[in-house]
Amino acid sequence: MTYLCQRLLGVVARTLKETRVRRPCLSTVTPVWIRPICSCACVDDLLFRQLFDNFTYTYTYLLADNKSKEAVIIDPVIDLVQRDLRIIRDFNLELRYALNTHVHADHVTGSGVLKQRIPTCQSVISAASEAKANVHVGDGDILRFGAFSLEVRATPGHTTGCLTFVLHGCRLAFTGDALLIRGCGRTDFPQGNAETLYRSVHEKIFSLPENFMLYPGHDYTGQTVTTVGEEKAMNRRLKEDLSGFTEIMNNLKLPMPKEFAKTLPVNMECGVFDE
Ligand SMILES: N[C@@H](CCC(=O)N[C@@H](CSS)C(=O)NCC(=O)O)C(=O)O
Repeated sequence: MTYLCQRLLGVVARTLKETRVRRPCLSTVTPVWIRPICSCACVDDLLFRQLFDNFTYTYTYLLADNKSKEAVIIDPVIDLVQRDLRIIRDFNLELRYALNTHVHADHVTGSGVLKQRIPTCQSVISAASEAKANVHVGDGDILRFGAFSLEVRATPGHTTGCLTFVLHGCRLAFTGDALLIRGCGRTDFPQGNAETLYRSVHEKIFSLPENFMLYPGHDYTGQTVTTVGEEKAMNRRLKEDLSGFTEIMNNLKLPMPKEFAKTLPVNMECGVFDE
């Protein structure tokens, strides 16, 4: 009986092995990195704009469903709200949410003013940030605009309430200051913690498929976008082990942002908080 079972298992194992060898491997036929950005129906329906503030080197992102016209904006800057309103009007969009990846220390969020100008818009921030907003979110929450859903991932370390927003169907993620292109947010602010940031990036961002496009909160070097695979291979800070990373982060010696003392308290009120 035992002999028969062993023979049977051997046949099953050989069959499985042959099946695996014969079946064409998708990644050898079409390498993932040259496939189009979005293989789902959403690519035609997504309106996506990356907008830049050349004073604070901040990126703002506008995402909308072209069919329903529902939109969200990520990390608007108060000084550039007129620009954002013009684009929203040009495309006839209905702004649902003004999302903040965190309480910023270098510029004032535009989410409070946008909310005043557009009655359908609600300001959003992490509950962990303890800042005021209409909607408080946390890890695993979903924010919808039209047919699209953004997954909220908690990525603390630069600040306690840092969030990354993931648009799974389109393989896009908006990392705020948790992950910058070939860098990451500094961890020397009062709420900063290098070990927490290291774990956030490895567990919540590097766990995404390698072909996900990552859009950061800032770039100081003229770059616009990266991928999970690229950052895993080329981010000199985050390729280190935890102690190497902590050593680098504790010795960055960056000057404090010029507007630090002014912006933090204003951003705790969501720019201009008005229920
Ligand atoms: N020079 C700028 C501030 C630059 C800075 O500190 N950037 C932050 C994100 S905005 S709080 C950061 O985390 N940088 C990390 C890095 O490695 O550069 C100013 O004066 O405003």
